[in-house]
Amino acid sequence: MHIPMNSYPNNEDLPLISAESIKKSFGEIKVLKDISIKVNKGEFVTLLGPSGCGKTTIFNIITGLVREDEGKITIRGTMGYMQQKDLLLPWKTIMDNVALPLILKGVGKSTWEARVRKYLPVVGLEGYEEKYPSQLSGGMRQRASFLRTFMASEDIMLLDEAFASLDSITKENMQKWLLEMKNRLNNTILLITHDIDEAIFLSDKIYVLSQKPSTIKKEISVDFCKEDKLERLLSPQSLLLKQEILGLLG
Ligand SMILES: Nc1ncnc2c1ncn2[C@@H]1O[C@H](COP(=O)(O)OP(=O)(O)OP(=O)(O)O)[C@@H](O)[C@H]1O
Repeated sequence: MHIPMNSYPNNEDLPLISAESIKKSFGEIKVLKDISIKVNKGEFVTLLGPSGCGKTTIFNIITGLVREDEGKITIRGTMGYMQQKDLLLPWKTIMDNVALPLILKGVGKSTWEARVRKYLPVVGLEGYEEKYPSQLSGGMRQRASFLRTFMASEDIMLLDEAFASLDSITKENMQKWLLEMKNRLNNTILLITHDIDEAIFLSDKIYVLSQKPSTIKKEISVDFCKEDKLERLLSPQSLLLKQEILGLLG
């Protein structure tokens, strides 16, 4: 049962995403055995698991692209979904690419142009509005793609391996940038990754998934260095947590 609710309930304490006991098979292949997750308003939550364990399937179920076999999903708010590839349209300018969700919603040109112009400097792309994706670096394209996802929905962003295709220096810069964006935009993020360091650095909460048919092996609240996540990079607690997660995944 999939219940999207496009307005906030009176009770602000209710999670924006709630998935309870989700099961999913594709033919004979049992992918999700028993998945329950909660994402609260303003949280940065990560789904961490081995390749092929069903992380993207969970996203597809949350967004309604794929139907669960059993379980219950409740969504409070609207969602934007950013996939691993930036999926920018090569024949459209950055302005038109970013504005696409607004254009598709039927928003008038002067309104969407003003909205995109307001946020382009926030993602460091001011002055690039008339450029084409091929004229931008990988990191810049990811930022354009991130902004397009944000234009689709300011409430909840689903990021599927958003930085996996980037080199390690660009990736680290983008991770820091993402934290800054989240603080500025004050939204809610659910991220898929199989990068343990990325999960520890960014998350308020990590769900560690098993191999398929997957279950939640552990829900971990990352409580240290919450106010300044950059400090986490150097914290000995990160190392301990990494060891714990490696043990869970091993
Ligand atoms: N539409 C589909 N039809 C059949 N099988 C599917 C379908 N979608 C996913 N699968 C299978 O479900 C399993 C989980 O796939 P999924 O992409 O959700 O995993 P993942 O954890 O996101 O993987 P990765 O980390 O490699 O991206 C795989 O075995 C995949 O082949």
